[in-house]
Amino acid sequence: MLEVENLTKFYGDLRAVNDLSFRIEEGEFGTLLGPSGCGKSTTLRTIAGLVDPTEGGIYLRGDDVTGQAPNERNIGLVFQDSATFPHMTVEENIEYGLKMSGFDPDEREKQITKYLDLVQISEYRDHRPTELSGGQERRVSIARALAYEPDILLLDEPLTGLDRVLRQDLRNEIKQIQREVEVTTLYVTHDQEEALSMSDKILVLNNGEKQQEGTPTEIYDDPSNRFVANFVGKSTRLPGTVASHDPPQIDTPIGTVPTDTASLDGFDPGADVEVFLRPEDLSLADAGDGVLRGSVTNVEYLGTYSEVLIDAGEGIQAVLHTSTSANVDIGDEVALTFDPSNVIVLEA
Ligand SMILES: Nc1ncnc2c1ncn2[C@@H]1O[C@H](COP(=O)(O)OP(=O)(O)OP(=O)(O)O)[C@@H](O)[C@H]1O
Repeated sequence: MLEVENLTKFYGDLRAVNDLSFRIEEGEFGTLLGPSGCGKSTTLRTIAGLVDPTEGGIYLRGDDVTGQAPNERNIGLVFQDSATFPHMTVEENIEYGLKMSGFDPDEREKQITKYLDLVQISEYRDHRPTELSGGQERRVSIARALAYEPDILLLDEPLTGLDRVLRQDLRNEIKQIQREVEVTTLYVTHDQEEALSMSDKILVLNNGEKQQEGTPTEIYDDPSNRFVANFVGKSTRLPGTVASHDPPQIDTPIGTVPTDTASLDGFDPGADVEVFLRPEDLSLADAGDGVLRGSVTNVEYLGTYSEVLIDAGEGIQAVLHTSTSANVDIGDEVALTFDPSNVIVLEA
């Protein structure tokens, strides 16, 4: 289990992390998600002991490790450019860490075989990292980090620089490996797809501060503020004013939008809000039934679905995900409808 308590880090006058607290349970896969510069790496490096916190504490399995050197913390680290030693074979790369951690030769052999097998690179055991593909080299880094059975695995953008298909394959594999080994994991990424697909828990950060903490579904379906709603997933965004609670509806520049009572909780009539509609919650409607209307400006075929952009007027762009068989072309006038219970309403 990892606990980060009231962590603050200043670099000179710059506050990179501000009073951040969170907890990753034993065996849980947690992710720090946020844009470049939001303090993700600083947080991870503080946990690893590579950066001293200005304030706050780090606890691993209940022990206060805040003042400990990196090698005193039982941590497995994988960085985006995780350097394997080029003059050593794959086996020697993994053995090095095991030796440093005091494993005897028999145990080392056992661990090397087990973890090379787990990351599926046993056949490259005697190769040097320079003879491996980018993906294989990442696997070596992961095997090396896991082989001495750390209390926590820390991964900082480990898939950076790999092509899209390989990234997708590896993110599934990392998740599978993590589940199998049941190692407590903290993963750092700016990629929302990675975060949503891999994590048990996501912490969204911005400007060094926690914006929301929750399961992928909570973060996506129930974002707690506009930053999270914008950063995670695509949406049609409408500025608006709460028109009434009964019936629950919001006035927007392109018409009145129906919602449900729960989404207006905490907002008085007249309150300024922003409405978010997820692309998969919108559907094409007959002209008379549409709540939103506009002309199609782009249709992007994405294999299993198409992403359609619609100019809804007043500077509003609607985003719709629809079946690839839907008959929609650039220039078409379309009408859109949605289930009012799917409308996300956030403070403006
Ligand atoms: N060693 C350092 N000295 C001074 N400023 C730093 C240092 N490391 C990071 N920063 C600054 O602290 C802020 C947070 O950086 P950090 O690397 O933690 O963010 P990040 O979310 O991991 O970003 P990225 O995804 O780009 O790595 C940034 O403004 C960065 O410029």
